[in-house]
Amino acid sequence: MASPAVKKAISEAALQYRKPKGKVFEYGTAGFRMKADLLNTVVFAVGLLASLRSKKLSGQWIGVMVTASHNPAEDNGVKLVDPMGEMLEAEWEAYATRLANAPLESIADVYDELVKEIDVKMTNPARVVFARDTRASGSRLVGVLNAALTATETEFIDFKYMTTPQLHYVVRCKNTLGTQYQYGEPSEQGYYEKLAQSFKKVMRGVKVQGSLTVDCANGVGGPKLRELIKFLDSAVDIKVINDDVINPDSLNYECGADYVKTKQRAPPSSKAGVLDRCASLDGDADRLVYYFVDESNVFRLLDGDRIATLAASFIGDLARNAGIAQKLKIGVVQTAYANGASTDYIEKVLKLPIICTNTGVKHLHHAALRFDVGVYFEANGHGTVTFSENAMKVIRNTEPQSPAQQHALESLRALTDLINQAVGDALSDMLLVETILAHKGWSPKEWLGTYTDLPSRLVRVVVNDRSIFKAYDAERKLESPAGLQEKVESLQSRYNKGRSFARASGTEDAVRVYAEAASRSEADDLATRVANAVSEAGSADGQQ
Ligand SMILES: CC(=O)N[C@H]1[C@@H](OP(=O)(O)O)O[C@H](CO)[C@@H](O)[C@@H]1O
Ligand SMILES: [Mg+2]
Repeated sequence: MASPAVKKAISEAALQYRKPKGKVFEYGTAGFRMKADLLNTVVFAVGLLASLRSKKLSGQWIGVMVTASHNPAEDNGVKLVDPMGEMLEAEWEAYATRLANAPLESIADVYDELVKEIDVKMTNPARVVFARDTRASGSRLVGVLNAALTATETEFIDFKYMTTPQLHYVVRCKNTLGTQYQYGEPSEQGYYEKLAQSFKKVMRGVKVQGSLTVDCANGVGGPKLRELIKFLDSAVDIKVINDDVINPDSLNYECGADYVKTKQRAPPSSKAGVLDRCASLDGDADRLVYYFVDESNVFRLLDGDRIATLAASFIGDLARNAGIAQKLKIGVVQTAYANGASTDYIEKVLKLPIICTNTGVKHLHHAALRFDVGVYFEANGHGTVTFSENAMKVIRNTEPQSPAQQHALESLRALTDLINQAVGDALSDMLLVETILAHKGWSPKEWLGTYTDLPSRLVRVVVNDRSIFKAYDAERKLESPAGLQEKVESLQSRYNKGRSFARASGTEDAVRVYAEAASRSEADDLATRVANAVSEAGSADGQQ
């Protein structure tokens, strides 16, 4: 049971805020995310829950990140980070939702109910670290978080501005400090040092060709990339653009990874020349896409699927060169949004197993842990590589039989440090891509040449009630509304290499329709027809 003093402190602190009328909150794929004005009570609830989570886990550090990633500047959001730097355990999402929807007058009682229900030992310490992106509303929301943590007598550290992956990194470091699994120094400097040292190691004997221009979405990634560059000792020539964090409206505006991926074009401000290597981060620097303009002045995107195939092929080569390929099960995890050509390439050329999961990185991350080396990326550029305990042992302890094996083993060791295994991290992924391109001696053109993407189209359909769209088979099929799946299948069978599916978005009030086919016009046509079928099924239900 919570002490009367703590309950009183919670009640008093909560009453400083007002709940927006009629709004129902839900902890979704990306935590809570909405217009920043509506978030005070939600952040307060998240503060309470972070404290409970830490106590439940015997005082391990829990992270709270205040960000709305690629959303417009006026939005904000908040999510919890579990001790090893993973997303919050699914079961606790429901507790977050419950606390966020509790009336302020009784929030202390709901908190106490949870203490009993989850069986939290209240004498355990509670420890929380938090950070925020560059949004103007962040300082107010951090103030609210502070109030919740103070009321619950939680020990906390404010890391001020950080990228989302930096906070995940710090959480993992804090909880592994002094153990054999110590992940690194739990500080921003420790993060840069770890990345820079491993990058320099893995780059021994090779050189990055030309420069890389990085669009930072005018978000927190800009200043953090500038910091990282200081630690890299010119091992790579990075030009930072779209790093304006002073003008609050510029965040994610006509730039950033989400803009580039969804519009399939470079930011209008881009001055990149033909074949120049470019990359974009999103607003909190956990997503990364590459692109360039080819000799015919055509924009070419290298998205998350491309990063996954590049990483899987490189790590596979290193494992073979190190003589440990037989001991490591390497696999790739994708979602239904992965381009069919990438799936084909992984199966037929790389000859690696693939798992397809539901959308949302937590699903991909969990599936990746089933491999010794799990490469996972969403097509939109969010992903990383995980190494199992077995993989870490094999990579660390194998005695090389030749200088070539030794070199490959050393590269693999450095890669396990370069890669942020806690979560998808645009800065770490960027150094990984630069490493691989340098080793292969590739420009983005050779990278693009590994396979040809099928033309695809993503459409958003607004319906009366998206909850009637129930998916199964890793969201590739619909079980309801009745009859719609048959319609989608009949439509896709009419197109060469046609593939289409529809699913309710977890972050927006809409149904997303994806279609791909052998030609651009077929993909567009298929997407339009399936979108129409979805729209009809959606409105038919609404009229009942
Ligand atoms: C097609 C697509 O890009 N969907 C995104 C989007 O999810 P939806 O559930 O589709 O709204 O936001 C998620 C959170 O950022 C991200 O993980 C996911 O990839
Ligand atoms: Mg993001």
